[in-house]
Amino acid sequence: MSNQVPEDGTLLPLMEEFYTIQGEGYHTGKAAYFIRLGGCDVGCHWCDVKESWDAELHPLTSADLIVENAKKFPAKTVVITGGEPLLYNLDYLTRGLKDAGIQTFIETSGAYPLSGYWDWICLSPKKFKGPRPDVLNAAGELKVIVFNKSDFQWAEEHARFVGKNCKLYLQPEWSKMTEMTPLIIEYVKENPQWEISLQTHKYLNIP
Ligand SMILES: C[S@@+](CC[C@H](N)C(=O)[O-])C[C@H]1O[C@@H](n2cnc3c(N)ncnc32)[C@H](O)[C@@H]1O
Ligand SMILES: Nc1nc2[nH]cc(C(=O)O)c2c(=O)[nH]1
Ligand code: SF4
Ligand SMILES: [Mg+2]
Repeated sequence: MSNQVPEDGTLLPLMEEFYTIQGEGYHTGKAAYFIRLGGCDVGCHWCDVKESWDAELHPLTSADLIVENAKKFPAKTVVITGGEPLLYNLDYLTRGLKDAGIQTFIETSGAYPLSGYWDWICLSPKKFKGPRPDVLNAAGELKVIVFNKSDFQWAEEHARFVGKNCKLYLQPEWSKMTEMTPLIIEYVKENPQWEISLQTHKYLNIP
């Protein structure tokens, strides 16, 4: 954790906030307010938001203000992402959002302990810093990024540790789309407990 970030979660390093359509996973297609927190040390070489990694570049922002901003939008749903949002104690922010009648969704690698009150947890585990058991247990969806063929086996190894009702997704790594998508299609046809997730916002040219 960046040393200036208070442990109580009342101030958080905010990279950006934007109102858009959830592009990936189970809630694809739904309007939501995105809150992107800075800071991540997982180090995915293909990460599509490397500008988020250095928490020091993102101003410490009042969680109360983030809640006030989220209240202005018609969709009463937020997606908290990053960076790696579980670097921080998210109890205070998510309590405030829920008290305001807003549903709380998170995008996480699961590399840090679970905090916060969640309506939906999207766990996208990474080889570079594996997921913790508390997050595997609580995940509503497991969304594995497929960068090469070995990721199918890796996905199965993690699917063993999620709950029975957890949704299973395979999402092509963006730069490997052409190569990996046909393999994902064949894999899902043979293993229909898995579904395909695409980063639809990148096709729609929206944030
Ligand atoms: C940028 S991450 C931030 C949240 C958290 N650190 C995580 O990795 O889940 C948001 C989502 O984008 C996915 N993602 C990042 N880079 C990607 C890429 N190049 N291709 C496909 N998905 C990507 C991640 O796996 C994750 O599901
Ligand atoms: N539209 C849209 N949907 C998303 N779902 C997860 C995202 C993320 O970066 O966490 C994301 C994003 O950056 N944009
Ligand atoms: S864990 Fe998420 S934010 Fe961190 S490097 Fe990987 S994809 Fe990027
Ligand atoms: Mg994104």
